[in-house]
Amino acid sequence: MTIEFTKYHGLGNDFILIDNRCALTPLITPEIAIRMCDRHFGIGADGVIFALPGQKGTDYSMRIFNSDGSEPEMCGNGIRCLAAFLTELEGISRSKDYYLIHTLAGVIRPQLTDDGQVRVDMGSPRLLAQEVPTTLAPGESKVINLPLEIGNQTWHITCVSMGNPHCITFVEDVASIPLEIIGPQFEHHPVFPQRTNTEFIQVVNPSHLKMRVWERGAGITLACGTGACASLVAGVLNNLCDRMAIIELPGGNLEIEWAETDQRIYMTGPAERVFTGKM
Ligand SMILES: N[C@@H](CCC[C@H](N)C(=O)O)C(=O)O
Repeated sequence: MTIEFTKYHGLGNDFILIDNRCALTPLITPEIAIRMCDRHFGIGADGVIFALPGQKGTDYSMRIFNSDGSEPEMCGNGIRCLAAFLTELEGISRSKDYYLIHTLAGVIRPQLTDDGQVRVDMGSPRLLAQEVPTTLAPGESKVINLPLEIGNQTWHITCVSMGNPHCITFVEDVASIPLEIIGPQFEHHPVFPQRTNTEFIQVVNPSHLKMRVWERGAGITLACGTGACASLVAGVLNNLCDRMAIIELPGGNLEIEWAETDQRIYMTGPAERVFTGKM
């Protein structure tokens, strides 16, 4: 079987995009996705994203497999890449500058901006413990700045769902965090029944946060869009940042806003095509 693909990245968070508009079922299995994502024996990527037909009045659907083959509900950098990929697939027949995308986290709306970036209406954050999900607090309450013991240390964490689970902790210096050791301990901690993404945040000033991330199912990545959104929400909930801020990631910057008017999150950042191929 031959699969055609296009490689994209959003701030170094890289994905293999597959034109799956012919069917609602992904053309490849999670096992093949693992092999494609392998950086030594495959193409190399943090995940595989499928552009599927729309459902329930949407233009298209998105599904994604992480590099470990698990399926997350949403991917922020990935949906910007998907919007750019769809523009490429539609070519001159493209009729509008935004798409309504059906995801496992609900309908998400990426819009292409005049300066070549993609601005995404990411929907509203979910804050109840049962929505994240985490068992660190009773289901109907929020997890804001609660202590959690990991690696002989007490971390104060805030939990936010952007459709997928995030655990955020504020630190003095992100560069000093041993991500490859501590990240897996957060991801697999029993208080996170569906595992978790973990963001370590240094507040440079109220409109500038520095972030490093350990992603569920992918490990250390250069950027995480849903993680940047969740981190801004956590910063606001802890009175550490403004409702609009630049999130500085190892791969570059994202602009995130938690709008006062509609309580929705807006993320703006790039999506870059790398190459195309057949496997
Ligand atoms: N990198 C993504 C998030 C991808 C999914 C994540 N690993 C999960 O399992 O939830 C982003 O940009 O949001």
